[in-house]
Amino acid sequence: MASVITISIFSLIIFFVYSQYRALQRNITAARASGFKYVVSPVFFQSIPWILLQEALLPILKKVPAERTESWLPLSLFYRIWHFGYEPFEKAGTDTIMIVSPSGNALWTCNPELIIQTCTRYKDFIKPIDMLAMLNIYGPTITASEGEENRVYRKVAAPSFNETTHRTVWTESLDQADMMLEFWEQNGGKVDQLNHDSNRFALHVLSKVFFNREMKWLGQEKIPEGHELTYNAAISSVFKYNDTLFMTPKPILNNSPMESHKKAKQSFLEFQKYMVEMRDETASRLRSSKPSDGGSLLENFVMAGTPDLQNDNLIISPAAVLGNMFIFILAGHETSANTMALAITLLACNPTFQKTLQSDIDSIVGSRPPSEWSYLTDYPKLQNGCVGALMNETLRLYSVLPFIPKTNPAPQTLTLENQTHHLAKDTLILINASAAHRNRKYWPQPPKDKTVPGDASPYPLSSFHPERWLSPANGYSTPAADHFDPIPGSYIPFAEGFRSCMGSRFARVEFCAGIARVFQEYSVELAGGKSDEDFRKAREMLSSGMGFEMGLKMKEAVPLRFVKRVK
Ligand code: HEM
Repeated sequence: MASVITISIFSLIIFFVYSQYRALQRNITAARASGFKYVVSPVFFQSIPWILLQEALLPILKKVPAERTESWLPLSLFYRIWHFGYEPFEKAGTDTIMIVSPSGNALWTCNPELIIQTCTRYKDFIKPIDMLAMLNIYGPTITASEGEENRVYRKVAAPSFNETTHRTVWTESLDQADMMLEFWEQNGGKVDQLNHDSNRFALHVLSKVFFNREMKWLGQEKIPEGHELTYNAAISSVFKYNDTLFMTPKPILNNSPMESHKKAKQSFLEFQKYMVEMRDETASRLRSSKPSDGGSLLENFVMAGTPDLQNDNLIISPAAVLGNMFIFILAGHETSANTMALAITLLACNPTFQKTLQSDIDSIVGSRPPSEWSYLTDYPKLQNGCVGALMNETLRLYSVLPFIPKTNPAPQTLTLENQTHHLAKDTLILINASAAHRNRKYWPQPPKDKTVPGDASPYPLSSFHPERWLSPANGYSTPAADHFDPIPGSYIPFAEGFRSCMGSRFARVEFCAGIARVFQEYSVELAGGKSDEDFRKAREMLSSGMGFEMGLKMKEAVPLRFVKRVK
């Protein structure tokens, strides 16, 4: 009996090894046929066991001689793509490289020509939606859908991103910035967790703009009848526990005795109740009155998902109303919040640019109160000035989504420098935004001996140069060589083409209003002090201390102090 078991196990192992070997040979043949440079790797970027185990295995892998791992490991570490920046491409001597493994081929690129082709040929290159299905916790979503279904969601949402909406983003961001400043004042200007506050700021703006819900920073919100949490608490905690909600199968979450699971389940159900109430109230209002100008996001999704309110061209399932309400808040808050927190922390580390930014804000809005600021005239000036330059440079250095995945359901060709490359079907294409934003052909990097203390790969602090975005055409007297207009595909913070970000203008308006209001009144500095050691620590937290979850963020916030400006 024992020998039968041994033989069976042995045969299974032989079969597994043989099938892996055959798969690897097939994948090597496909990589060769593509004409791209390729390297062989034991692991596949997208493999779930590898994603789960890689951080634990890393100390062991670091002991293996570098020449055995350096060609494939940096582009196989899910959580560290941003940290390696352009380095793996520089070492490989090419901007496009295929990583071949038995489980599949991953084509990594930071080449602008290929980025544009893979983002604009929407029928040829699609999102690998299996990877994203976990986001559909409340129902189908724009993010985890493809083809006709995705186009319908985009058509439903697009009219809501109009100038009326952006004007509301402007006024609400100014109001929320004022409330945030008042909140900070209560603590003498000391802010230990800027990312928590920027998250709150962004959630509040979205709630007003999408759901017409006013959110306050101070004072007690009452728990409405039939609820266990306030709206504020429900929305905040559903995002606090979103990883648990995405990863844990429903039956486990429903029956688990673990405290974190219970809290995640409670916030999931509470936010669902609030969304259902908002959906139903909106549907009954729309039965007797017309939607607002262009329709708010909520109105447009409710009309498309409610049988008696639908128009023939735009029909979605009732579940997709809730799914999309949730995903728009998810897509629109952490991205904006992390960008704002990083930009402010960069200003604390760069006092000279902070002063330039403040003078620029003064020259645009002077000492006018925010009620007199104009979306039509002030916003474009802020966007074309130092505030817009700060956002562009922050997004260049900290691509919130460091890689953008695509795949090709059928064999495809790609053209690079007039050469045709053949891509086998189902190749995983990974657009490396972090590397594209540091591609030395378009973005000169400082030599390593010129980097500032504490800064580590990919050297965001040493390469921080927001002035590059200021144009003489907008009245800025930066040397002509400094002004930069990136070539298409080399700067992709909001992606490109058909699946690009729907909220890029929303995010820009929100950032300009929020930053301008804060720095009209306050300066920011490191709470620890101004010694070389304080700056070194902060730079370390902004480089090696960065982490990646749903997006790029600081693992630990740099403690800051906001000090009232003396003008
Ligand atoms: C600084 C802030 C933001 C950044 C850096 C950003 C970046 C991006 C990127 C890179 C994508 C493409 C993702 C991919 O293809 O995998 C994306 C998609 C998306 N973004 Fe944003 N985003 C920001 C703010 C917003 C805001 C404020 C909203 C909504 C109000 C929003 C709504 C969306 C939606 C709905 C999609 C999915 C589109 C689709 O899949 O068809 N984003 N964003």
